[in-house]
Amino acid sequence: MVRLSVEELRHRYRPQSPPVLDGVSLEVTTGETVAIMGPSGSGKTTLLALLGGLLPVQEGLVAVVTNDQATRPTDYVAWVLQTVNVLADRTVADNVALGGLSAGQRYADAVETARWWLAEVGLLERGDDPVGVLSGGEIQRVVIARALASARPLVLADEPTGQLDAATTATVLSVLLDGSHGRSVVVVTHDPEVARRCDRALRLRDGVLHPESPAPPAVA
Ligand SMILES: Nc1ncnc2c1ncn2[C@@H]1O[C@H](COP(=O)(O)OP(=O)(O)OP(=O)(O)O)[C@@H](O)[C@H]1O
Repeated sequence: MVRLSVEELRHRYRPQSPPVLDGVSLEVTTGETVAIMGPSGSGKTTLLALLGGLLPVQEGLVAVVTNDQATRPTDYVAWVLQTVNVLADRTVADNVALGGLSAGQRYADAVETARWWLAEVGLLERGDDPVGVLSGGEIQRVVIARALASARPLVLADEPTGQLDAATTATVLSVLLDGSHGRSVVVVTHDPEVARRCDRALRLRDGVLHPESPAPPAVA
């Protein structure tokens, strides 16, 4: 389990420049899925980086409570990033197995876990292919499978469905959000469908988070 508590977070990239974040507060409970929306440049990625310890907190508080020895972001955060961060010459299964290996699994167990998650994201039959031959959308599914295979309790995802078509988006969302098995998920997205599938959606505007009014249901 994980609980995330953010209070009055402020961040600026240069001392004289206006703050990108100007008093962001947020609570995320165990198993909760939260979408962060907002215009380009509003600070969504900056917020995610602060939540996951990739940027140092300048002002305010980011507190994470876990129920085990996970004390560093590298112990409790699984990233799903826009940038491609896969080992292109290793197989799909090996890349996903890195999730289990990073959580201390033995190689054989990590490969078994990887195959389970590859089936969940619809890529089981591609397990032995080098990642380098996959499409952008397929690689994104590999990254999501690896994050979930790591069993870390907090998933931070930046535009996880940006490169996916509607059908694959639906598959990935059901794995990432519905099948999150008690993980908490904070997802930065421009996609109203992603926001609709989360427990809560918030909009970053003028450096502050506001509740997002619910999107109308998707038309079948
Ligand atoms: N390393 C950096 N140095 C200086 N300015 C930065 C840096 N990273 C981001 N910024 C600026 O901070 C602001 C917020 O950027 P951020 O990437 O957090 O926005 P975003 O909401 O994620 O945007 P997008 O939806 O386009 O990805 C932007 O004006 C950006 O130019």
